[in-house]
Amino acid sequence: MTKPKVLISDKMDPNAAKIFEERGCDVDVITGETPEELKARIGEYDGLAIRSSTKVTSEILDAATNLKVIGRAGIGVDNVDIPYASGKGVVVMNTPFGNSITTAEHAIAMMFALARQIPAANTRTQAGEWPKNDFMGVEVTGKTLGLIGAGNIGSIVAARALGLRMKVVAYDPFLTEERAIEMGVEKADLDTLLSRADFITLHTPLTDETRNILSRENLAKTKPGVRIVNCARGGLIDEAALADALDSGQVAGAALDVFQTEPAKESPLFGKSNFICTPHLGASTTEAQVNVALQVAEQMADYLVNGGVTNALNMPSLSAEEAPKLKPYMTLAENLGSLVGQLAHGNLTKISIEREGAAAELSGKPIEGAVLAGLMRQYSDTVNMVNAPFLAKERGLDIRSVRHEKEGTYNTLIRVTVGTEQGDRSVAGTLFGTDAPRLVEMFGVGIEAELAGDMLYIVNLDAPGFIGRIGTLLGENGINIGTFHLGRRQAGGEAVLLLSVDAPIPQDVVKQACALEGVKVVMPLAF
Ligand SMILES: NC(=O)C1=CN([C@@H]2O[C@H](COP(=O)(O)OP(=O)(O)OC[C@H]3O[C@@H](n4cnc5c(N)ncnc54)[C@H](O)[C@@H]3O)[C@@H](O)[C@H]2O)C=CC1
Ligand SMILES: O=C(O)C(=O)COP(=O)(O)O
Repeated sequence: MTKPKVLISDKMDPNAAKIFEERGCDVDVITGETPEELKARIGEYDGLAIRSSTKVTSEILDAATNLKVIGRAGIGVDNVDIPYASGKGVVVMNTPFGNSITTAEHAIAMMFALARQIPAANTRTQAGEWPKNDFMGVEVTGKTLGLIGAGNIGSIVAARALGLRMKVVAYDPFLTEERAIEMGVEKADLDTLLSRADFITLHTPLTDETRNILSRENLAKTKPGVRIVNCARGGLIDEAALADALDSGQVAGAALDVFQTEPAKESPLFGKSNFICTPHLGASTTEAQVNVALQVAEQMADYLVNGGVTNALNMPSLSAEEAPKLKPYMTLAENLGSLVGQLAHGNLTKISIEREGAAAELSGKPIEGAVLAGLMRQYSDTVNMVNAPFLAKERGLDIRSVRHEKEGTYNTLIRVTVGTEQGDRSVAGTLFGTDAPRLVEMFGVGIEAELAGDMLYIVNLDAPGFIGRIGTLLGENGINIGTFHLGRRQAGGEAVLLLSVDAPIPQDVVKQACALEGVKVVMPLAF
C-alpha cells in the first residue's frame, strides 16, 4: 500500500511531522506559499495540516483531487470552506481543546494590560521618560466582566475572572441556566451585558449571527468607560466604530488579538493611546502548540491509515479501535444502499436504515453514511461517506435511523427501506462470520448472495424450465455465470434470481432476457 502523503502548510510544532512519519505517512512541510503555489501543489496530497494562515478556498479544494482530510491545528476553521470540502468528500477536523487555556490566558493578560496600560507605560519608561503620573489604572476586583460566548475558552476566562473576584455576566444563546449556575456566572441578554459590563471579552466563532456583534449601534449601548478584549475572531467588532468609540471615550480601552483582515498591516485603531494589539498570538504558547500539533497529526494519521475519525466538523466520530470492526459493516451498508439505489431508479423520497442485534451496538452514523454513499453513487462518482449525507439532504431525502437491540433471525442485520412511487422497498443483509457481508432479503423474499462485481437481477413467475432458459440465453451470448441465487415467496408465485457474472451484461442481452416467458423485471447491477 502506498503511504498517504500529508502537506503541513502553516508553521507548526515539529512534533506534527514526527508523528505523521511514525504513523506511516509521508510528510512535506512547505509554509508561506501563495494560493497559486498551493493550488499547483495540493493535488499530490491526501492530507493538509494547517493553522489560520492557509486559506482553504473552493479553488484550492477543486485542485485537491486526492485530498481526504484537512486538519486544523487549533480551533477556528473559518479559513476553510467547510460546505465545499464536505461536497468534495473531504473530512475537516480541528483540535477543539488544545489551545483553549492558552487563549483564555491571553484574554486575561490583555484585560490586565488594558486595566494598567502596561504596553504604553513600558514603551515610555524604556524611552527614559519615567511617566509615573500619566498612568492611572483601574482594579479588576469587584468589576463586572461581560462574556460574549461561554464555550470552552469563555468558560475558562470566566473561571479565571471569578478567581480575580470579578462578577461575570454571560451572553450565549446556547448557555443553559444550569450550566450558567455551574460556571458561577449570570446569564444575560446582550443588551443587559452591554449596559452592565466594565470589561467585555469575546469568545464566539465568526458566524453570520456573530459578525459585527459589537456593531456601532451596540458599542453605543455599552457602559461608558468599558474596556473591550477580542481574542476570538476579527469581524466580531466594527473596527472603525471602535476607533470612534475610543476617541469619544465611550470605550476606555480596547485590546485586539485578531483583526477583520489579517495580517493587519493598517487599521483605524493603530496609534491610539488606549488601544493594544497582538498579531493573533492567542494560541502561541509552547504548550498549546505542542498540544495542537500532536493532536492534529494523530487525528489525521488515524483517519488516513486506519479510518478513525475524531473531532471532525463534517462527519461523525469513529474511533480507530471501532474502525476495523465496522469495516465489513460499511461494505455491507454501502452495498445495500447501492442495491436499493440501483433498483429504485432514483425515485426516492425517504430512506430508513435499521440496525438489529450486534449491528445495533455499533455507531449508527458511519453505517448511515455508508448506506447513503452507496445510494448516492447513482448520481455522482465522487460521493463518499462524508459528502453523501449532504447530497442526500440536498435532494430532499427524508433519512431515518432506527436501532433494534433484540436479535431477529440473524444475530446481526442491517435493513434499508426506501420509499418509492411504487411503495416501500426493503433489502437486508448480515455478516457471515465476522467479516463476510451477505444479502439475506430482498423485497420481502429470502435470498442469500454476496453483492460484488457485475450481477443480474431478474423477477419472474416461478415456473419449471425458466432457470434453464436464462442459463442458455447467457451461455449463447458468451456470458459466464459465477454464482446463482434464488428466492421466492411461495411456489408458483414471483421468484427472484440474482446472478453474478464475469462481465457487464450488454443491453441487447437484457432485452432478450426481458422477452423470455414469465419475466417481469430484468436489471443489470454493479457493485
Ligand atoms: N486568538 C486566537 O489565537 C484563538 C482564537 N480562538 C477563537 O476563539 C473562539 C472561541 O473558541 P472556543 O471557546 O473554543 O469555541 P466554543 O465553540 O467552545 O465556544 C463558542 C461559544 O460561542 C457561542 N456562540 C455561538 N453563537 C453565538 C452568538 N450569536 N452569541 C453569543 N455566543 C454565541 C457558542 O454557543 C459557544 O458556547 C473561536 O472563534 C476560536 O476560533 C481560539 C483559539 C485561539
Ligand atoms: O485556534 C484558533 O482558532 C486560532 O485562532 C489560533 O490560530 P493560529 O493557529 O495561531 O493561527
